[in-house]
Amino acid sequence: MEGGVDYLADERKKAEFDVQQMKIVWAGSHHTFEISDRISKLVANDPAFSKDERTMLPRKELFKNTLRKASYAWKRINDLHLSEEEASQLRFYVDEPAFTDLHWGMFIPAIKGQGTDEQQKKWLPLAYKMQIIGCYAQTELGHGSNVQGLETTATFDPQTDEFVIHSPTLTSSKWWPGGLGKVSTHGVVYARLITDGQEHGIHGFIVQLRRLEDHRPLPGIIIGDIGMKFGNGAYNTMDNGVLRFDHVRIPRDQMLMRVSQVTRDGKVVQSDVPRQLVYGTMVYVRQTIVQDASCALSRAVCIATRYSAVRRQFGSHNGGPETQVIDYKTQQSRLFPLLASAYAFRFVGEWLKWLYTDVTQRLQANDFSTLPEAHACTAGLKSLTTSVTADGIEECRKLCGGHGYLCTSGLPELFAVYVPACTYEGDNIVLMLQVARILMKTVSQLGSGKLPVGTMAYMGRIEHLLQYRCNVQKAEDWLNPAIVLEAFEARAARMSVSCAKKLSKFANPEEGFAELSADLVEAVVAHCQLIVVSKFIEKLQQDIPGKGVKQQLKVLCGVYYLFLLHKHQGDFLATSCVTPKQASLANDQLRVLYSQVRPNAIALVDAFNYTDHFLGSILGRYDGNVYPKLYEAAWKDPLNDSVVPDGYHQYIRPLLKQQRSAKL
Ligand SMILES: CCCCCCCC/C=C\CCCCCCCCCCCCC/C=C/C(=O)SCCNC(=O)CCNC(=O)[C@H](O)C(C)(C)COP(=O)(O)OP(=O)(O)OC[C@H]1O[C@@H](n2cnc3c(N)ncnc32)[C@H](O)[C@@H]1OP(=O)(O)O
Ligand SMILES: Cc1cc2nc3c(=O)[nH]c(=O)nc-3n(C[C@H](O)[C@H](O)[C@H](O)COP(=O)(O)OP(=O)(O)OC[C@H]3O[C@@H](n4cnc5c(N)ncnc54)[C@H](O)[C@@H]3O)c2cc1C
Repeated sequence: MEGGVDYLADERKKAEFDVQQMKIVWAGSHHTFEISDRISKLVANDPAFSKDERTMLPRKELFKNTLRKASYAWKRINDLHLSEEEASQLRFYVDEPAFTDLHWGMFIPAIKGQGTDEQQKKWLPLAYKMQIIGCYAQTELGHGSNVQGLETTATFDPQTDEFVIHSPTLTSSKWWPGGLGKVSTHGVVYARLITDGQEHGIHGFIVQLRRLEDHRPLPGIIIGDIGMKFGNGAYNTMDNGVLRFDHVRIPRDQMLMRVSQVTRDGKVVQSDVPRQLVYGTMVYVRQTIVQDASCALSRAVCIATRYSAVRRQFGSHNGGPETQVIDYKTQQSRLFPLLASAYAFRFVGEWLKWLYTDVTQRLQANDFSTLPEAHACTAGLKSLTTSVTADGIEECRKLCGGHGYLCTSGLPELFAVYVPACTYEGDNIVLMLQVARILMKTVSQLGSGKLPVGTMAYMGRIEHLLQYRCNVQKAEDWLNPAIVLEAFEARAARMSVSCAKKLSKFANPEEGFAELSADLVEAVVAHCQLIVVSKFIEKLQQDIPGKGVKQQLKVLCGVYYLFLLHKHQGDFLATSCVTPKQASLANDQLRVLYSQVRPNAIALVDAFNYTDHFLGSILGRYDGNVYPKLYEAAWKDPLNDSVVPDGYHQYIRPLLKQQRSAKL
């Protein structure tokens, strides 16, 4: 803090709850708080992890700088004997996408999830020590969403006991895999398995791409980076790559064989593991993306909230100070729902992590019964949370007015680095349509005696939900969680049933599904919002210590669901789940809750416990010392290195001269 002055001190004094306890709730436990707090400071205090110049560096320098940071980070992890949890926190606070994400986040999980015990024994020790570096090479130039449409082939050659990996067309070139372009020595490559002239679907293969001696591509392999991506800095620290194979041979035991095996004589043997396990790594990463959404959104909200308390505009009386923009009701109605969403996503992310761990344990015991639930929840929540977060970051930029557009606000880079989350690991619409299929299947099975389970269990009470009438009579009734849950359940159930009824009128269900897909996506949004609301409410049923902490969370939960109810009141009214009067009462209650958030707003973002290094934003500085720092930063821009710019003599002077002679 500069000179020890805290320009937000008065705001912090207004807090009505124990901020330290809220930090622990946000982190998940004392243990995770301690690790996160210690590692964030370790990163912030190490100049090797500085991010100051990132948005101004040319690509080559930017990339080399990322290599330097990754290599240094790996050294620190080893020197300090950091645990996996600590190393992953270090990666989070270093805050720079790198090839290491794909190595640890997809290559290793793919081998763990789809490799046999022997394959794991062979490859994982090498990968854990980073003696090999891997990527996840699935997407191609021609196909990303449609995994079954991939064109790369892996043809078994029984003569040599090898697979021949080949890119038969331009569109079969692998395109996008992170870490592939310049770093990875190996990849899990997804290809169409062919034995004895017959196709057997898409499988993963471990393929060496570069020589370990000098990093040159192996014979038959063409490999490179796909070029600059959106924004300065941002995801350009990553070497997303292109890869082509010309009849590259790999040993048979490099096909990941947990799901299916190819025998020495080329027979394909299916194990009792469902084929969808080939998609298991994506399910794992989708789950981590939901957790990450709360981090990205909270970061943007922290910047916008602090700046909104610093910024004053209009409303001065008798020479007194102008109004803090955070006091404008319009600012609150845009900012506080995002603050509430950040908390909501935190808790649903925590729950999803639990669900994923549970499913993984079951899979190890060959119990595949909860796989559809894991797929539906990860796909739906990944789509919902990343869409809201990407839009939310942009809204936070607007909430910061003109200064939000400066790179030093941290928001442009945060947006640019975050927004591809709506596309990678499954385009959000494509994933929502997966959930839609599961919802329609659930509705069609109602009445068959098969009870829906997990997050679809509410559909089991369909008769009741179709009869339901909301009995809210006054605004405060909307604070009753049971009433809220039923309203959200009834809305989701009725939207699904309405789609199912329309679907049943089509002779060809696939045609119907395509025709109704936009309505189906709306039903999925309703279903996913219900999950988030219900997990927030469940969280409040836990014992939450600390003065005022639970009360603040109740207020935020109310803001979250009442904002959704207000925003989607068209759905609630059209399905007759609420009356116009009840919708209006919900909005009245929402305004009351906004005024309850207001005094606590700064403390609620302090509870994220983000260092100034991590935030990377002058507008979001902890001490609120915005103006002098913005002024100082402007002079550091390379354009200000000289008073008269390069190019003056070549372009400006002749222009000015020409105007002068025209006047004369
Ligand atoms: C500089 C600093 C460095 C610091 C270094 C420090 C060191 C590091 C130390 C530690 C660090 C740790 C760091 C970890 C970081 C981790 C971060 C990870 C970051 C990741 C970054 C992401 C990058 C992006 C990667 C990608 O994008 S990979 C490619 C993703 N691609 C997709 O998602 C494709 C989407 N398409 C599909 O998933 C499918 O094609 C489909 C849409 C699902 C359709 O598939 P199809 O086979 O056609 O199926 P259907 O016919 O529709 O369905 C049949 C059936 O299957 C069910 N189904 C479908 N999918 C699944 C599934 N996944 N699971 C289960 N079931 C599934 C479906 O419901 C149907 O069921 P029914 O038959 O019952 O109806
Ligand atoms: C930054 C980044 C990193 C990535 N990293 C990796 C990686 O490490 N490894 C890897 O393998 N891949 C990676 N990818 C690729 C990524 O997974 C794909 O881009 C993603 O799955 C979307 O597929 P697509 O590009 O084919 O989109 P498309 O499917 O072509 O989408 C284009 C449009 O068509 C719509 N659409 C498509 N199908 C349907 C449908 N059935 N119904 C309705 N609408 C539809 C989509 O909604 C979208 O609007 C990365 C991508 C990005 C941007």
